[in-house]
Amino acid sequence: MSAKKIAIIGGGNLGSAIAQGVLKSGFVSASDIIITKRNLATLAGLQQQGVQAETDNARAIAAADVIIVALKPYNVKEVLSQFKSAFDPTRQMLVSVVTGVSMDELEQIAGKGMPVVRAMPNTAIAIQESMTCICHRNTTAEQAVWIKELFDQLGVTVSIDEKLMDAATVLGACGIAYALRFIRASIQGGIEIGFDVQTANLIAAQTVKGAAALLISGNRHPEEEIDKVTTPKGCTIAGLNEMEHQGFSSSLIKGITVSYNKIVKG
Ligand SMILES: NC(=O)C1=CN([C@@H]2O[C@H](COP(=O)(O)OP(=O)(O)OC[C@H]3O[C@@H](n4cnc5c(N)ncnc54)[C@H](O)[C@@H]3O)[C@@H](O)[C@H]2O)C=CC1
Ligand SMILES: O=C(O)[C@@H]1CCC=N1
Repeated sequence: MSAKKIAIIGGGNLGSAIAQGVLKSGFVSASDIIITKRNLATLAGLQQQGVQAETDNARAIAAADVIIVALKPYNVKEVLSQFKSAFDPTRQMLVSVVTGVSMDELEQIAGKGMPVVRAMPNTAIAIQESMTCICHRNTTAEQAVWIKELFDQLGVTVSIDEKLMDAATVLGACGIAYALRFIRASIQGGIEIGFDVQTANLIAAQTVKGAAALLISGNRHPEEEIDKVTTPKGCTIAGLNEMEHQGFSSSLIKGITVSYNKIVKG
């Protein structure tokens, strides 16, 4: 596969995390990554590793084969429309990780026929542990393989229909925050029953990692693994049932649907 230069437009939380992950993966060398932001102060760490930081989006776009847009949703049209004539559909692809901006809209912004990709990663991309959902249009076979390979280097990828992209945002991207809130609550409980915060943090985080690994390695449904933990008349089922009485599953399901409706209905 040919080497490609990447421009990341919008070096905020996710844009920087993508740059960090790409650097760690070695899939693209530091000198082939440009990241843009209006104020470059927070990009010093990436610059020290050889990434080029820029305030000039036009220069970054012109130099790139792959343009990854990581701007806030309300900024995308305004910022990218200024560079409409700079996009070259014969050699570039536009990859958006932006919530709620469709491939139709991206094509309108970048010009009809522009190869466009929507990717929905999460912040674990910084450590090559993202869950990334992808869909694309107008891409060449080589571009489609390249972009999947890039995200495969940065975690796990799945190809989805665009109509599921908002759902992917909630389950995969927001999901990091939801999982961390579960861990935070476990830490608070752990402190109440005797652990110091560092030990509670380690136990809660490693336990969640182990639970996730059981599902992923065995391709199992959670309840199969839960059944192995719940001793009859034991403490696990007593705790689980109390959590359900207090609305544990229901609160998560409701939170996920409210989050989804926030994207879909605004
Ligand atoms: N943070 C997350 O976990 C995830 C975010 N997303 C999506 O990624 C996008 C970015 O999200 P965050 O990184 O959290 O937001 P952010 O606000 O941290 O990053 C956006 C960055 O764009 C920069 N920016 C604004 N105008 C610019 C311009 N004209 N040129 C260059 N840079 C400019 C801002 O200074 C900021 O650093 C959003 O659309 C969000 O929906 C998607 C999945 C996960
Ligand atoms: O909260 C948000 O809107 C963005 C989208 C997914 C993660 N953060």
